[in-house]
Amino acid sequence: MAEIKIQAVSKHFGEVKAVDNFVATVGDGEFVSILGPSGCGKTTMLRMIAGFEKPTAGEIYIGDRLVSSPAKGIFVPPEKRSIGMVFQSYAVLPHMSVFDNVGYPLKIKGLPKTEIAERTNNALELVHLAGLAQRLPSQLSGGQQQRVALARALVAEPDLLLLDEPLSNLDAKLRESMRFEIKELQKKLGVTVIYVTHDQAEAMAMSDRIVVMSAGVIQQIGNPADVYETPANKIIADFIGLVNFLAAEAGEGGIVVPALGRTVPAPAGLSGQAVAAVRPEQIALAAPGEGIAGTVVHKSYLGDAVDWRIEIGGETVRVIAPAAAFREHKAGDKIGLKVDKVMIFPA
Ligand SMILES: Nc1ncnc2c1ncn2[C@@H]1O[C@H](COP(=O)(O)OP(=O)(O)OP(=O)(O)O)[C@@H](O)[C@H]1O
Repeated sequence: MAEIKIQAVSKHFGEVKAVDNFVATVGDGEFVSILGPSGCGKTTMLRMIAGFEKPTAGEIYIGDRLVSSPAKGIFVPPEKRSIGMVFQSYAVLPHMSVFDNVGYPLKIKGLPKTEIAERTNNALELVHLAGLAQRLPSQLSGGQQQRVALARALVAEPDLLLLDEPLSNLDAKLRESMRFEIKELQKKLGVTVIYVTHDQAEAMAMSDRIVVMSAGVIQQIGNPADVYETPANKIIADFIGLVNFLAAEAGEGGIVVPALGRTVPAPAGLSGQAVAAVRPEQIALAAPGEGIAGTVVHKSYLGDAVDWRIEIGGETVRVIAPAAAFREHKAGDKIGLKVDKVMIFPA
């Protein structure tokens, strides 16, 4: 197990600043996700931790060991970093059995056959594949192949497990159950995990903390509730979860949000144009005449809930409410809205 320290790491490809001044510490046994949209630099950061990419600047420590430092001329190659890795593509060797795939890292290390067999069997037990040891990868489902990759990453008992979108080739149901399995496995083994994803639900469900990136730069580091409930800026509020943005302006005693008919205290340090943000679940439906006056624009039945678009003061907001609420209401009908928490950001 190991603590990972990433100190002011940058990676520039010519003009492209793929990662810029990344600073983070991942605690021993912690599960940290790097979350951000496509092209934000998360894979590049992971590849630098793994040793597949050399930083342009900065230092990376795995435990007490400095593994990358261009300034000091230090670079430890991937195979000497005690890391297990799983990628989006299963990357299992097609001509080898499940057993041989999983035992491969130990064979390369030249361990005795009996030890390889014991540790491989243990790793297969861990990922619930003990019964399929003699199959070829082509005889496995996608989820099972990804479990083979996971067992192979864990078999050498690495200090650190790096996962890059490992679930994105799986269907939605399997993805959800694998999230849970990976998390359970991590808790059981106590291994430090850095997990790259663009899927905010995945990051929220699994992580102790999330590093949110955009355009090569860290936007916020916090636990899932922090980044969801108190996003540091508009980019994060928009990227994590659903949000309604509403026009706002500085006025008497705070920030005026005309559509809500409400003035909200201005956050410290805000100067210039502002925008208000409200999560759909922070809005409740009410009878016409109660709360803010709205008109139904559209509603989509989702089974367990209804996704509403409601016009208030010239702006349309999205509201997700229990399916039973205002069941008979349709487009054009008047409705009331009660808005709970309002966030304010620089525009
Ligand atoms: N070898 C390279 N040469 C030049 N530019 C690169 C190279 N690798 C990555 N980039 C650029 O660096 C930026 C970050 O890429 P990276 O793959 O880290 O993003 P990402 O967040 O992982 O995206 P995705 O989720 O799509 O994989 C992108 O603009 C990409 O085009």
